[in-house]
Amino acid sequence: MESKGQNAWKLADHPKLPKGKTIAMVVLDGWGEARPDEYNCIHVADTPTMDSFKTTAPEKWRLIKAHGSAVGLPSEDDMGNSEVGHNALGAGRIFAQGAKLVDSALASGKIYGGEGFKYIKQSFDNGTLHLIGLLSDGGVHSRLDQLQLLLKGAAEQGAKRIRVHFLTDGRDVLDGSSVGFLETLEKDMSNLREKGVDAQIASGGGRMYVTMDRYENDWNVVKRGWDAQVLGEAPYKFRNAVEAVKKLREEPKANDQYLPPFVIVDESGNPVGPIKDGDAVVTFNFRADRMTMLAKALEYADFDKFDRVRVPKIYYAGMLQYDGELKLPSQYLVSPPEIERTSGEYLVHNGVRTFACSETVKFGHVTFFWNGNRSGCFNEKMEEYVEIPSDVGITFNVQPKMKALEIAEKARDAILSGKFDQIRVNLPNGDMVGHTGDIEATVVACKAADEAVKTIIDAIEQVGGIYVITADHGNAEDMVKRDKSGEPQLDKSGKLQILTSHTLKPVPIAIGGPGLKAGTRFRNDVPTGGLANVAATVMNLHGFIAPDDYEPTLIEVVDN
Ligand SMILES: O=C(O)[C@H](O)COP(=O)(O)O
Ligand SMILES: [Mn+2]
Ligand SMILES: [Mn+2]
Repeated sequence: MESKGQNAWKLADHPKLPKGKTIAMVVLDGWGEARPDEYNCIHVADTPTMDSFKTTAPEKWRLIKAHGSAVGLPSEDDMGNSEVGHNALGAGRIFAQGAKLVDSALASGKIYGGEGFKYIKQSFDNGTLHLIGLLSDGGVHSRLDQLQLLLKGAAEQGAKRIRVHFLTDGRDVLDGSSVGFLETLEKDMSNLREKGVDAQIASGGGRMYVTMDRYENDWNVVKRGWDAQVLGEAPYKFRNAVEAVKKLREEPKANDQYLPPFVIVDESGNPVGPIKDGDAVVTFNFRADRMTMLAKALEYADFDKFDRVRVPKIYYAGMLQYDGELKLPSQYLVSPPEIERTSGEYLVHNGVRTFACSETVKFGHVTFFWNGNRSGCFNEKMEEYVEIPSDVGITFNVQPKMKALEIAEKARDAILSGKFDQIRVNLPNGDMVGHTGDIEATVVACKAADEAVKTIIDAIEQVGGIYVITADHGNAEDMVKRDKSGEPQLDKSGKLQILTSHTLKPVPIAIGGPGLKAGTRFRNDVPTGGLANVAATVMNLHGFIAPDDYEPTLIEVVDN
């Protein structure tokens, strides 16, 4: 717990709303509002509970912004994502997020003067600089233009030998776009070579199969990456990265997200870029969740999640520090947003007992991201965080119901137990199944999430509580790429272009339940409200006024 005087944490009483109500705070992951057509899986699915909020109590239902500047992203063309969405929901304020901070550090050149860069620079005379991360312009975990600037900058700063280990995306961007990104990267590498830098692509693989697991769901994913990137070992070997990706994509059902690991080899068949003693490594993703596991493998002396075989003595830095509590990694190129005084921390100091739950693949969203990229509880006596193990080694279109029922049952039991004031869950279905691009499965996923919401609000009904149902960004409500007029776009061969990514759409928020004081409704003077306005709203429903610097509450209480 931070050493701030207890008084500084004290929240003022809300003049009209009582304390002590049990509040269910439900985040439907990847659930936006879009036009109702056949590619809107939420519309197609049977979702009577979510529909009823909008139709039966329109004064307690509205849309809020979940993308672009509303969540601290560089531009209005940036779709929302779980990290920035849950950060905003939990922190109640809008912080300039990783993408933006890296942009300015690169633009000003400050990145090269920082401690992190000085640290990796120690390898430049005799070692190799390795850059590992997601090759994408999705702007969710990383951005290609930032990698390009970093490559150029590192060479100017004296890096003589550079190796890039890339992960193909197809999840935040269209499937197949990896080839174009790689061609751009290859061109940059060849420009560097012309300038006398020994620059090469060294290994690759699909993000969901290689390296970018999260919340320790499946360490095999990270191991596959380690073998290719550090040891230089992989089931596939190629002389050229573009050729590698093109070839591997020819396999039936192959896609960017799940490409197998491969290494690039020289004319003698030796890998061109294993990581060795004295080298430097930068993981160039700015987003934390899917880099933390690799960061642990690269940084921790004591590590038992898989056999690393060889542990090179390296200078390792993250693009950002990924975990503020664990201080992981200890070296980083850009300081992360300082997301402090989150609503979770305030509420714990004001006697609100909290239960948070999701399944593994989203567990950190309602804990780590919610609490400002900080792992662990603020106060173990006041909080309980429950993780339901996710299925491992499958794509979630195979199991579209995921653990929605189990999450809802845990939430229900926590609500009925009377032991908690806030029960917070994330229902992953719309998002995780939406990312597979499987429309039929996503429809099933949306129905399952709706049923879970029903279970939770039924329990709230029983205890006389309040519910707040919202989402972190869009996904399942639009499964196709559209042209400017909003019509589905076809590719060159006339095929529908499936959208696996999030969207720019707003998300719904609904409040209700028997504990909601009569006259409570959404204000109409915060029309541009976004996810960051939710924290103050929830604090009100717990009977408190939010701190002055929080984004304004969305609700008011009118006398009937
Ligand atoms: O990491 C992922 O799965 C996607 O890139 C973004 O999805 P999320 O922001 O919903 O986690
Ligand atoms: Mn999400
Ligand atoms: Mn997602």
